[in-house]
Amino acid sequence: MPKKLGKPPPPPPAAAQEEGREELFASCSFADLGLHPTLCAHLQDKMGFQAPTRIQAQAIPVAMSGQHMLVKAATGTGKTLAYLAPIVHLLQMREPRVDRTHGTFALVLVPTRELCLQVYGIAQQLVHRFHWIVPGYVMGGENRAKEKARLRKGISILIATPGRLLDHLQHTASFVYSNLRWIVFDEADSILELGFGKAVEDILEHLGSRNGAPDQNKNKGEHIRRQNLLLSATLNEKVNRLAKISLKNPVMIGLDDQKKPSGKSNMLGNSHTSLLSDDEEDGILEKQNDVLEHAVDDFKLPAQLVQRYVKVSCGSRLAVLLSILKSLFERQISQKVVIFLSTCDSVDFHHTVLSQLEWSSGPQLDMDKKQKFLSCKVFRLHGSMEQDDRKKSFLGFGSEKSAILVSTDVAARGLDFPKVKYIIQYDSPGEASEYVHRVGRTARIGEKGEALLFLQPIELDYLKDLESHGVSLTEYPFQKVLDSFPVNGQKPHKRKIISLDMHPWIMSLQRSLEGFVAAEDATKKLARDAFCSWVRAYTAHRGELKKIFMVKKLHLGHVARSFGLKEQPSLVGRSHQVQLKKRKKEQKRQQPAKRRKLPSKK
Ligand SMILES: Nc1ncnc2c1ncn2[C@@H]1O[C@H](COP(=O)(O)OP(=O)(O)OP(=O)(O)O)[C@@H](O)[C@H]1O
Repeated sequence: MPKKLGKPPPPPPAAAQEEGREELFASCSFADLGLHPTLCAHLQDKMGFQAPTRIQAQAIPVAMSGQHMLVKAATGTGKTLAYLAPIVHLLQMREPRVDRTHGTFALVLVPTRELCLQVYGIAQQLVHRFHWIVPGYVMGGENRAKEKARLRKGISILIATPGRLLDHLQHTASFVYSNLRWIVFDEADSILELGFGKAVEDILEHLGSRNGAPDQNKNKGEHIRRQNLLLSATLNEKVNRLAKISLKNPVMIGLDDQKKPSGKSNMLGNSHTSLLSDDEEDGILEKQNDVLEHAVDDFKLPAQLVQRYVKVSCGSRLAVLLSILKSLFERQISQKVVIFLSTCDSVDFHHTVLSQLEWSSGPQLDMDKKQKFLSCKVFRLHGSMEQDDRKKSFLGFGSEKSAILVSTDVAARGLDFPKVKYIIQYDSPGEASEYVHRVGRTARIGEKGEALLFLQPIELDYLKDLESHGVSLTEYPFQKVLDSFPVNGQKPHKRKIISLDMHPWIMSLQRSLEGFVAAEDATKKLARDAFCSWVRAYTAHRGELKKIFMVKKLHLGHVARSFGLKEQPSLVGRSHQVQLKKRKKEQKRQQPAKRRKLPSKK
């Protein structure tokens, strides 16, 4: 499974990590939270979870009490278990016993297919000792007929992406959800940002879980208490509307203290909270209907995460990326690195370069000594890949000890790849919340991690934007890395500081790149498509960020260089537009009618 199966207990933490771990874990046990002993034993013995994290200690009792809940907690703090464990606990004790013919009791909505598979993997582990509870998933890209058959048999805990779920609600008559008790929105803000807002409203309408909507079960004389849970590391004003239409008097966990109403202890009259220390209780607020009055946009990042930026002129970006990767893998052979890019075409191009570029580090004429520039495995992930390839990449990167994943933001949310030590944001993320989620793929559950953001000199104001959200970065000492590389087979003695673009190592690497791209028509095409899509994505920055990432400040010739292209960018751009129009016309002719309009892919 994609998830870390049977993850052993973490090794004894180093002194530096000790403090962070103390902050992360609660002082109580899973049993103290009221979870069933069999479930507690499974968590400890099979999954290696010795104690709940603080966020779990706060959320699990609230989820078990039947109240609606809104949770904001840093990436990698165990939010998945915070909602799945209480659901499994309550389902295993249900009388009469849960049966497949009862249909779906819990629905978990997630923004991406990979997260869907991941959450399904964890649900499978949690129900291991309760075989009568059946988890399952439905998501875009999968075979609808097979999904219908699985829904007909009955799925107790259903994990779903919104578009496909709505499809089944509308077209699968045998899908039983009259017993639905929980709706969970994992990565709630992302679900809305990806354009699923309308689908979510329709889903709530179908399920009768919208505030003010008629309760379908009333007519049948049953009373099922519906409980909705919203979770993310970043909540913003977009979630406000979803919270307002789906949550009634929610308990808020992890929202900032200034919004705490006075007389907290009176409001938290529930006995479950008495298990928590004062600190743990501090993160819990209970509110009436004014769910999120203001955008909650200061972000908590894992304390042990090292965050840096590297200032690189546009034309040398790719050569610098390759140099940093080489240096990382030379320092430590076993590394896992995720690189975030802005578009699918750009992922395809960079995946080809990183996995295929060969070069000779000796004198230029020494061509027969060519070797791979990077020797590790390189995976790619984006929303335009075939579903099978997407799954293979996701599972493949997850199980490798040493590898690079080149991805769009499709990997930014919720994915829990084990042992990722380094996140490189080669293209800027835009919204600060996306920065937070991308870097959150490392430094999970108290482990160490580093993040590096590439910025051009004209983009440095982005650092101020991040700072305004409480995120600060220091500069990466790239010159040191550069000076450690040999030039023409010679280790450098002492070099004068010269501009990056004129550095012999960078110049020689750039020549190799341009040669590599020019050698094959297919690679040239990849580079051109990537260039065009990159420029389009650059123009798509929103709001205040438009003033930082200004396409008219870019030197397109230098942008082309960063894709290993020597051609004039304007020519490349025009021919690409013509090709794109042709391709769209061709596609229209081939596919008659689309079933439904889905949100755009990442
Ligand atoms: N109590 C625990 N003890 C040890 N490890 C845990 C515990 N709870 C969860 N984990 C592990 O911590 C990692 C992060 O958990 P999870 O993916 O749920 O985090 P998250 O808060 O949802 O992160 P994100 O915001 O990125 O989605 C996972 O590998 C999970 O197995």
